[in-house]
Amino acid sequence: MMKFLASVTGPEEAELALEGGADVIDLKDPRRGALGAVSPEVLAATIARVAGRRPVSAVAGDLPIEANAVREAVAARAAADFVKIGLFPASRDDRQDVIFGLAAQAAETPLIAVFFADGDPDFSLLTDLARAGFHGAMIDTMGKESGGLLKHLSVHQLGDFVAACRAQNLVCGLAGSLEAPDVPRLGVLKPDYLGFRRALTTGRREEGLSLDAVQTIRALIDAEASPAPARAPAAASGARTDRIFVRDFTLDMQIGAYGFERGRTQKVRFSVDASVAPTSSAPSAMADIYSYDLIMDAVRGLVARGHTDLVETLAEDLAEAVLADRRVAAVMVRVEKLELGPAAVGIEIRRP
Ligand SMILES: O=C[C@H](O)COP(=O)(O)O
Repeated sequence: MMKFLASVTGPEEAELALEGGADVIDLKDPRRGALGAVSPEVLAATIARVAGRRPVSAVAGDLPIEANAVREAVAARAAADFVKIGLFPASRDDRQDVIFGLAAQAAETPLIAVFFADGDPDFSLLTDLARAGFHGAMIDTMGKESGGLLKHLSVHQLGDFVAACRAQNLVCGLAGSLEAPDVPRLGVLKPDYLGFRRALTTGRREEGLSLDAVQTIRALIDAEASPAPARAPAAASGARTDRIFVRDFTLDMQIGAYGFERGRTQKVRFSVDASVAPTSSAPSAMADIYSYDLIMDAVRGLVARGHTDLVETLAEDLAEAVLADRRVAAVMVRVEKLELGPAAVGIEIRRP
């Protein structure tokens, strides 16, 4: 079940995060950078305050990729349930030195390696992390003003990261200026946890935690975790449904059964109309709705998988992806190739 990691600055914020329902209390000083560390004293005071109610993680700091420095910072925070270390931009060799230099400590203290989506992430290091005995890996962002995680990596790429972590038996987390609408989009990937700071504050990430904001994220994560309801009845049965649509979403992609269509891309236009049973009569928050972002992510995921011969295959796969969400009762999918002579050629299907 996907968990909620809340980054806090000390005991008072930890208490607020607990009240709001966070699953992991993650200690961090946002004024000191993406992985700014709190002092061992603040760590001890927070562990005492949390008193075992939830695991407490601590970041090692925005450190140079240098094994001794990172080892020392980890040793000073060994009282935490997890210690997060950053794989900041550096050569592959230097990053491996740090990873294998922590192997002895990894046997004592569960370690989480943090890749940065905007900091030359090298996911081939996941195998090294597993060999060195790391507990898990997560992705975050370094430049907090340069957009959130999904600005740097697509849902499809993040899905590959989650799958690669699973293959190495590493716990995996996603973070990076995440906002409420990101939760359902990333929830589809079923990471072990999502991490937040800025979305939990009253404004910038350096500002204080807001209980309301923590509870909003809690509700969204709960909505992802709650067991899928039986599929909503199709519109034809007379039940009330809303239509969530994506119209004329045009992407370049590799498609076509002819030889001349291979090794190149052409424009394909997608339109999707999903009949959705409303979960609330007065929707006012992300947790109340089915987002059109999920449809667009499904389209992007199909485009990213490479060459597809037939529009029929694309349409079926897209319908299946949209219907995978049990809130969707029925779906219409139209796929049109735009560069084959007439304005458009393609297919329209309705499922079920
Ligand atoms: O570990 C999670 C981070 O603290 C995320 O912080 P952010 O949401 O401000 O990027």
